[in-house]
Amino acid sequence: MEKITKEKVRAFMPTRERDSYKGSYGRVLFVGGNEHMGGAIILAASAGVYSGAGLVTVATHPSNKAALHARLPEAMFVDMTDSRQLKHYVESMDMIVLGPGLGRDETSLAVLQTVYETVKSYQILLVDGDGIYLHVNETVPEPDATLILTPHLGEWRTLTHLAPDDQYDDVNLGYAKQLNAIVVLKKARTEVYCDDEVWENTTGNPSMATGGMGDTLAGMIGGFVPQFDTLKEGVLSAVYLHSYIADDLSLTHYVTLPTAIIEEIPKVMKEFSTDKHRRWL
Ligand SMILES: NC(=O)C1=CN([C@@H]2O[C@H](COP(=O)(O)OP(=O)(O)OC[C@H]3O[C@@H](n4cnc5c(N)ncnc54)[C@H](OP(=O)(O)O)[C@@H]3O)[C@@H](O)[C@H]2O)[C@@H](O)CC1
Ligand SMILES: Nc1ncnc2c1ncn2[C@@H]1O[C@H](COP(=O)(O)OP(=O)(O)O)[C@@H](O)[C@H]1O
Ligand SMILES: [Mg+2]
Repeated sequence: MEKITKEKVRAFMPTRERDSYKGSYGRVLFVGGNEHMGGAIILAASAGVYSGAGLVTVATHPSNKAALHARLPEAMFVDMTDSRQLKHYVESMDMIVLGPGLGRDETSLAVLQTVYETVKSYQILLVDGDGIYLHVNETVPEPDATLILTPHLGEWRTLTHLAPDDQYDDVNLGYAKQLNAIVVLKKARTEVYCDDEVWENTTGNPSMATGGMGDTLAGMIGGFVPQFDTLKEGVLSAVYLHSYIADDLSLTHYVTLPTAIIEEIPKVMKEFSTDKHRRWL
């Protein structure tokens, strides 16, 4: 099992070119947030923007539009229940993050099916939260995109029917391949199953055990992957820094709020970047 370490993330962190623009850093669509759980997709999209994604659009229930723009004016809005509009936006994206706060009813399923039917092989699709529930429990088409799944232990059990004691690395890796997905298995020491490799995080603490923490990780992965040299380096770095920030906050905070972690992302990415003293003359 490889360890995700500070040195490795330092080496993964990209250095921005002076002649770059927002299109250089990814077009990302966040899809989720029914009328009861708009917070989940706002957290995910906020984490994506604060991670440096070039252009972020949020496809969510219209009731969340005002809250989204109040919290995150950098993001654009589209009505996720308008399948024609949703399809149009999915087609223009580098990466789609689907599932935080999506819900599990027929409207949620229709949204997931539209995304699954539309994504192409050159795109990356991350499925989290209720998206995982629907992926397992409903009849859905096989999405053509590169698939990343980010289950917590309960969702992993739903995906694999594996009891916690049977979740050995090699068994988990076998299921990841069966699912044709990169798997981020969220736990006290999160594991990443990718390219026939198993990686274990070296950061994280129980102050993170609060709602919205996984939505935030999904957003960081969505923001990192289009910027990093490889998909794997983006996923590993997001997993590491999400918990690295929480570790730092937990020195003075009993619980680390997802919104507090999001605020720290740009500063910590700079700390891990080699261009931290460069002056853009
Ligand atoms: N602000 C918002 O809008 C928020 C919105 N959210 C959205 O809510 C949606 C549902 O996601 P969810 O994980 O909250 O509930 P769910 O998938 O029904 O759990 C399924 C089962 O798994 C179990 N289980 C969970 N963790 C486990 C663990 N580590 N280890 C072991 N078991 C574990 C758990 O067990 P139990 O708690 O019953 O012991 C339960 O039985 C999703 O779309 C998400 O984005 C949330 O992000 C919160 C903030
Ligand atoms: N005790 C813990 N130690 C380290 N990380 C934790 C701990 N408890 C929860 N986490 C992290 O918090 C996140 C929880 O994800 P998830 O359950 O999907 O949250 P939500 O769906 O509420 O946003 C994961 O990234 C997990 O690794
Ligand atoms: Mg979750």
